[in-house]
Amino acid sequence: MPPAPSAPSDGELIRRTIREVEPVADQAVGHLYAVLFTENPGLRSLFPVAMDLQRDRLLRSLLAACRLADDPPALERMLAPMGRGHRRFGTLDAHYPLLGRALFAALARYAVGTWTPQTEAAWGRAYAAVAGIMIRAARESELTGEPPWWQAEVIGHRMCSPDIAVITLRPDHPYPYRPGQFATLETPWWPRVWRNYSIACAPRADGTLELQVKAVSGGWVSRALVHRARPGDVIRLGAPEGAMVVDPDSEDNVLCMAGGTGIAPLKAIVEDLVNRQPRRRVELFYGAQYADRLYELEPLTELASRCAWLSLRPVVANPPARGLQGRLPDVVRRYGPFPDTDVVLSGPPEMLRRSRAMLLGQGVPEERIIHDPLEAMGEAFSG
Ligand SMILES: NC(=O)C1=CN([C@@H]2O[C@H](COP(=O)(O)OP(=O)(O)OC[C@H]3O[C@@H](n4cnc5c(N)ncnc54)[C@H](O)[C@@H]3O)[C@@H](O)[C@H]2O)C=CC1
Repeated sequence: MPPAPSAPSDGELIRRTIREVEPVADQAVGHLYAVLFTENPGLRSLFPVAMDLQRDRLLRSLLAACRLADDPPALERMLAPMGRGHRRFGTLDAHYPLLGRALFAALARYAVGTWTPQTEAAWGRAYAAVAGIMIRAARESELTGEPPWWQAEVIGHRMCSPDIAVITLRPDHPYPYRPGQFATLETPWWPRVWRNYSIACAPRADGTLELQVKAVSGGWVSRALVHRARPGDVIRLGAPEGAMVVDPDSEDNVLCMAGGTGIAPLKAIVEDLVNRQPRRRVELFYGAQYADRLYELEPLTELASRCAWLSLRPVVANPPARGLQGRLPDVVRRYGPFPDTDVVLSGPPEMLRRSRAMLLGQGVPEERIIHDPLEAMGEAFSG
């Protein structure tokens, strides 16, 4: 007798629901919020006035988390920082069951083809794991005395191109980040609208932070930061997030690929390495569409002239080029292969995707390539 087919795992059941709900995600998330706010009107004030982007993000994060139901360590890595970061929203433990009920109502309505009692039970276990990790991480952060958010005063604002500003902030408490991480940020002009910005400097003795912000069209927060923020303004920061950090004790080579304002976290990483005097070679490819957009070229060139272990290669996509010409992944490919090398990627999502594919094709092991999650990109990093 052929063996009885084994029951699908929780992860498989959940992925089936996700496949069904993804094409109608807009309606599903609309229903989720309708249920949430109808049953709990008091929760509406925790969300931005304009919900367009928020709607998309919440469902995307929930689906991404539940998709990892079969991989508890990955779930923990993804959610613990989010749980800690959610303290800035005023999220309480009691909110999780309310959101869970609204999520299940939306899935039951928009995933009718796969929403069986077994599937619902699998989602129940996954959601309990998600909520459990986030609640625990928030409690642990609270126990360490970490504030739920930081107030940070703008103490410097400098335009370095018509649409890019370098902004210096002074947080009211020490801000405990690692080079390569990003800050979540809310401006006074768009309450409860949070965006991610990579921190563009290694930790400084005076505790100040640097951000590099490009005003993108339709980007409420980025446009306010570039064209409206002035010294004296106060913004809020959530806990630092992101796992794009290099092992400070490794002696392996590092390849850094930065596209446009993606130079920000790589500048922080390189500055930190300068402070540590590494016994490793660092190659930094710094790309932009046009030569005059390489706004960090001068200070980085000066740094490279002082550090024999650092080589800097500017790459410009359109002529006239200063240095190498072409798109970053195409140019860097010519320098491969990259044995025993850790790779850090930062820039537009399409650059990250293509660079990843190029590096994997060159035999760089997947676990050596780090970048911020693509889901955290786009609007979240530039809007
Ligand atoms: N942690 C991170 O990964 C960070 C990411 N960013 C993101 O970086 C981007 C920066 O935007 P801009 O300054 O306007 O950069 P950009 O669009 O001018 O591109 C800069 C570089 O990326 C390469 N590139 C662009 N599109 C490409 C494609 N389709 N294929 C291959 N290479 C491509 C270009 O050759 C150029 O070297 C934003 O999307 C922002 O969200 C910004 C800061 C941090």
